[in-house]
Amino acid sequence: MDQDEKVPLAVGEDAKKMLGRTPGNVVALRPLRDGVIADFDTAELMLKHFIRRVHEGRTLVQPRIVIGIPSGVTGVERRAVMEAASQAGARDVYLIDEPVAAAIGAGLPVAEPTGNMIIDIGGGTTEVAVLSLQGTVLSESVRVAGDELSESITQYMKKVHNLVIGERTAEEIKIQIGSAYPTHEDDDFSMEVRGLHLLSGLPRTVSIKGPEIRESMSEPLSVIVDAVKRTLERTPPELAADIIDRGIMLAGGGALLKGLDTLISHETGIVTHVAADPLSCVVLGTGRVLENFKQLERVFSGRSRHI
Ligand SMILES: Nc1ncnc2c1ncn2[C@@H]1O[C@H](COP(=O)(O)OP(=O)(O)OP(=O)(O)O)[C@@H](O)[C@H]1O
Repeated sequence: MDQDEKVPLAVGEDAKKMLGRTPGNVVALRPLRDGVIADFDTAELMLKHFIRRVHEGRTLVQPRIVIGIPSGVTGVERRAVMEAASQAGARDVYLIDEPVAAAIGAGLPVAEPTGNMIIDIGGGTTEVAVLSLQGTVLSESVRVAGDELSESITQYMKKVHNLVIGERTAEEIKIQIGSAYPTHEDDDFSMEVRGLHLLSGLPRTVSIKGPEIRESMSEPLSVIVDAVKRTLERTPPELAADIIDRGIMLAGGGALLKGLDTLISHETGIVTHVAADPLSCVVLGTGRVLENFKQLERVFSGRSRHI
């Protein structure tokens, strides 16, 4: 966003590349934090941009919009999302809980009377849900997910290697050599990391190994595992039996962390699968709901109609 004129210079992935790299008159903002709106005006601008992009520049369209939101958000946060979408030009706004959308996107049979467990690990929130008959039977949402894993790496680099690194570098380390469970190849994972040395204040390169990065993420990982265990403990027995048969499904970008499925399998004793395209599950599921609006009408957790 250009600070002086308050116009967006880039949105989405293009803007993400600018995080931590902007000059004084440009500011990179994250309108959504922990799955909810952190900056209302920028969120509205972002939605307007997406609506325009989908409609290839036509400005007078008033689409029906389905928005995925974390299941644990408050009523005020829900209303803020609906309000931002209406202000951005939506005709009707429907909210769907992200775990439900993720499960549909991952191909789980959510309409059937069987228990399905989905764990959606995004940037800010991890959501664990048991679904049956198009609805959420029970769910738990913790505000620990991919971003917190990266943050643990940042803290570790500072504390152990005296190296200050940015958000994007921490994420790169996580993606390239991070893992949740030890594997044979683990020791081979290493990476050269550039940052600012805390003591000299000068740029420095440090070599790091896979196991130390796994160790640095152990705290947030155990928060995620504990949420899964708590949800399983609360699951009614018939549905728990279905989950044992069918396994647990992992979705969201955090599901791509190496060895996370093995860690959850190991901790719960239940086979855990990673969805085919975990980063796109929520959006694919949301799209499928729009395409099958009548059949899947019960999946919505909120709606507002304006015309
Ligand atoms: N290959 C990978 N390995 C580990 N983590 C990854 C990988 N790819 C993406 N991620 C992480 O996934 C997270 C983003 O996931 P996703 O896009 O599903 O979240 P989101 O929908 O933006 O967040 P939220 O659901 O909290 O609103 C980021 O923390 C990112 O670092």
